[in-house]
Amino acid sequence: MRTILTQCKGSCVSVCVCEREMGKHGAGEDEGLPLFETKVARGRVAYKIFASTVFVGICLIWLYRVTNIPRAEEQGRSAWIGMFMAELWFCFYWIITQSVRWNVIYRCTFKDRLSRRCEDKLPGVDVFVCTADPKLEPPTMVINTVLSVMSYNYPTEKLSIYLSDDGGSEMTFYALLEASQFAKHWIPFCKKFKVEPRSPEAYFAPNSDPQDTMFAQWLAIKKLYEDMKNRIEAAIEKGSISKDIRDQHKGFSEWNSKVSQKDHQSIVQILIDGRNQYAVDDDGCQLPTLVYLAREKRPQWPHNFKAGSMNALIRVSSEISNGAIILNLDCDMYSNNSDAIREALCFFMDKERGHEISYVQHPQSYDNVTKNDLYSSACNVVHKIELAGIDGHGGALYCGTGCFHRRESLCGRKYSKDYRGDQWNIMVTDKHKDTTVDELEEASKVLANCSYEKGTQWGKEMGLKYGCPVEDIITGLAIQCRGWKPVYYHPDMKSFLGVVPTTLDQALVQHKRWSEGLFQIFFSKYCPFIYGHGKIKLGAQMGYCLYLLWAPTSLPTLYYLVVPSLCLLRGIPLFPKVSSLWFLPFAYVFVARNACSIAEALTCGDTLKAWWNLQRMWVIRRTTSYAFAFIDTIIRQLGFSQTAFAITAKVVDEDVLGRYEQEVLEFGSSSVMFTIIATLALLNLFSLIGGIKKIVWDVKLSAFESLIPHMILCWLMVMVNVPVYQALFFRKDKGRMPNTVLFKSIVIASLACLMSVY
Ligand SMILES: O=c1ccn([C@@H]2O[C@H](COP(=O)(O)OP(=O)(O)O[C@H]3O[C@H](CO)[C@@H](O)[C@H](O)[C@H]3O)[C@@H](O)[C@H]2O)c(=O)[nH]1
Ligand SMILES: [Mn+2]
Repeated sequence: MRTILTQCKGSCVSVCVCEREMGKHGAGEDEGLPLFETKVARGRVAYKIFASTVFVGICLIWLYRVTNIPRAEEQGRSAWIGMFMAELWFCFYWIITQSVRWNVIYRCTFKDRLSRRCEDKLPGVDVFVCTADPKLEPPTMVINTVLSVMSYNYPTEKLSIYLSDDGGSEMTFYALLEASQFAKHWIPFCKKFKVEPRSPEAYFAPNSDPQDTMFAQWLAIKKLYEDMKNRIEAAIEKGSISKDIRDQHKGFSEWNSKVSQKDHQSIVQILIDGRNQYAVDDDGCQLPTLVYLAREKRPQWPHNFKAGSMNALIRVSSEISNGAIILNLDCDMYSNNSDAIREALCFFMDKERGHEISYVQHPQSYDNVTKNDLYSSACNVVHKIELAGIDGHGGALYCGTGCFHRRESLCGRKYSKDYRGDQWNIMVTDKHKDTTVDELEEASKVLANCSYEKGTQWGKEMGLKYGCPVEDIITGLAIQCRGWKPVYYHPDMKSFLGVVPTTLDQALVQHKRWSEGLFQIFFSKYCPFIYGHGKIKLGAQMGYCLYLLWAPTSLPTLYYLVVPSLCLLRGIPLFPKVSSLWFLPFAYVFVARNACSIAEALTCGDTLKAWWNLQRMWVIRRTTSYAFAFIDTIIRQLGFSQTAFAITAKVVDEDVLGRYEQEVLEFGSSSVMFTIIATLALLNLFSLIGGIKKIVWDVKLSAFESLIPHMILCWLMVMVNVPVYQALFFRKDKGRMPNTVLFKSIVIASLACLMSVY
């Protein structure tokens, strides 16, 4: 019996009574009922009709371009051909965006059924938290994530938490040691009062207040937390760990004078041993296992960034707890729902389909997004429509964090028809009954050594793949191509919350890394159309390409933003006259596309202003991050450069944060990206002014009419760029555009304009 696809009117949480429930079983008897359901989104037929009309519009635009191409001796022939190429690309890309809107599905889970049916069979779960730099990712933030997962509503003897510290930092280790102590009070407190969220920092956020019944305990725990935080921050401030603290734990002896971030031996410290019957919390309940890992780093060995650390985690955890399910989190992604493990298990443990499922990906949600989402990082439409749409084709993406994996599929196992995957109870803990913690640590260190992977399939067929800054996407694709079914799960109650970049520069650098990594995949043997051919559905292949092709989309965008403006100055029309019938398809496609995207944004919970901000970010990203990513990928393709991973900072100073909260764009430094942004903004402003001047001076109506579309385009760009002009000319704060950028952009934009006129 397959899980029924129910056409469901309400939102996903409303439990649909499915036919089987009423048929075979009486009330209370739910043995045969599925643990999860899949529902098709509403309104898809109407959408398909709408999309077809847009497609007709696009075809008419092409027809216009082909039939009205200027003759060889006429002016503007090459500009015209360029427009045609850009429009061809946009249409191709638009078709790809349709694939993810064709078959949007939603999933819902029944965790009560799971608890009733499977409580005694629950598998071991290993949670991996990755951190890489104690400066960009403060240890207090990291341990908040750790504490939030330690206090999951899940049997603690089956729960193990691993922190991988690529920064190899004593401070992070110290913070984790403090967390292991604090957990003894925190976990019982959370469970007793059903606290949510279970990251102390988020729970004690400035505007939170406790219920009366728990006030005393609340205050006491809050004080404990703050004392701990102060101790950690004091140690960081001081830059060293005092002898008193060092004496508290043998682990500190690993940090001698030779240890540095890029050069040190493997460090494995089991801070809480879940097998130890004395490792209990204030209520006498067993604590979950807690392990600190800093894999070996040597300058001469490539460490493969996050993928490398994940693979070390997979091996080390297999030695210590070997949970059948792995939850993988970035250090800023705290758990926002203490039942998240149970919800994810509803997929893995479903009788009918659970055995085919490889991973359950949650959307990356954030808790520091501003109201109107200044840098468009919330991606609500992507989360609620696009990713759910790819899932509809069976191709849910693995996004690197907030993802539950089946250990076997992550480690490279192929899916086969007779695989049942229900041996949840086999755990290594039994195997290691008599091993001491020291022995276990020594055995694990070997697995985290640089040389361990030499000559093995790690990074190729096993674990996460190496050689790409978006290791996650490639890895997910490979898992699907091995026959497994992934799931994308987007519950109303967000399971994880992370941190988005709070400056424009960081936001753009992040997008550059992504778009570059994604474009590399397109060029590699993993191109979904080739690698996935015959293994995953065409819709899923196209869905992948929606993201893989971010980078090349920069070229036509740049063209569309520059050439029509310059042609306006020169007086060369590239669009039909507004009075001509040919203008209709242009107008229709433009209006329909934007109306649809506004409607999508609003239904997904964005504000109108957020949509407008997205349009700006869309222009900015495509003309900077994606353009650079495109160039770098081509250079890389020619073999000139190496993969890099620029870690996103999770902290900024007060001043910058203040501006972020007021939704003011942050420039402040002189980067090439800012020069491009400013130049394009000015170019369009100059062209608009030039265009208006033309109309006022030579009142030739016919010429004027055919230039109106250019003026509209320029005007839209000018409107989108209002905050950029403010940053260039009017702002006085530190986040304004630096004068060097102002100067450079004025010179370049003026030169471009002059050259086009003469
Ligand atoms: O050498 C490294 C570099 C990074 N990380 C960790 O990887 C995570 C993601 O790095 P971050 O700088 O926060 O990048 P984001 O752009 O926020 O990451 C997104 O994009 C990455 C791929 O580019 C995915 O791996 C992430 O899961 C996804 O959240 C963080 O926890 C880092 O600590 C490491 O462990 N080792
Ligand atoms: Mn991040």
